[in-house]
Amino acid sequence: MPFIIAIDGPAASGKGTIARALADHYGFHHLDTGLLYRATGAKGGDPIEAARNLTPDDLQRSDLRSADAGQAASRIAAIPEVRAALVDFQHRFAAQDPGAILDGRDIGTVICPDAPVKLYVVASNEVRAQRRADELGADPAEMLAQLHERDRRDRERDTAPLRPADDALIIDTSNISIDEAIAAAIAIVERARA
Ligand SMILES: Nc1ncnc2c1ncn2[C@@H]1O[C@H](COP(=O)(O)OP(=O)(O)OP(=O)(O)O)[C@@H](O)[C@H]1O
Ligand SMILES: Nc1ccn([C@@H]2O[C@H](COP(=O)(O)O)[C@@H](O)[C@H]2O)c(=O)n1
Repeated sequence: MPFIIAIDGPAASGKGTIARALADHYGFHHLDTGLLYRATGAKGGDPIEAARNLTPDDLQRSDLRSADAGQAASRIAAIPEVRAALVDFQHRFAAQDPGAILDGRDIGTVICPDAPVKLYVVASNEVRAQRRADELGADPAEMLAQLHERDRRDRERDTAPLRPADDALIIDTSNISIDEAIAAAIAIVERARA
């Protein structure tokens, strides 16, 4: 039975960084589920059809990490049929041995509610905006406004809103280094595997 680690949290909180490091550490498969929504939004046309016809090639587009792609993703992610079309892919990914790590917004609450490890990664709005500005070479104030808008949409939608699962453990990365955040996550996984 594969060991599943579910990681959720708002944009630029550091969940992908932790997920990739855990995947390296444990030799597990890793899926950044945000890419599914970014690729669906980037395809254009009817988002429901785009989600139903998503291919591995769509996930390779070079423009998916842009701020615009993030905004478009959060709009189409509120459509229940889009989310439903992406569920099977995520379940099949999570079923891989020896284990899988999925990061996103609804992994611990909807996609893998029985995962033995659920992390919810947060950081202050200002820290997240600065990180995204550094990453994209953009204005921190503009990034802050975009993060606010995206968080609001993700938290307030009716289907699979962003929230911690009741049994998720919180990691606040606002004032800790990447290495410290990874060490905190590994300590949690070790306790769960013991
Ligand atoms: N603890 C930390 N300290 C400093 N910088 C960090 C920390 N964690 C992550 N970062 C940096 O912040 C940026 C965003 O991190 P990351 O991509 O992991 O966030 P995310 O939550 O996966 O975002 P998204 O949901 O938008 O994909 C990256 O440039 C990363 O290197
Ligand atoms: N499980 C998920 C993952 C992502 N989303 C939506 O996609 C947007 C982009 O995600 P990133 O992680 O790449 O920033 C995000 O704002 C969500 O709207 C989702 O709904 N569920």
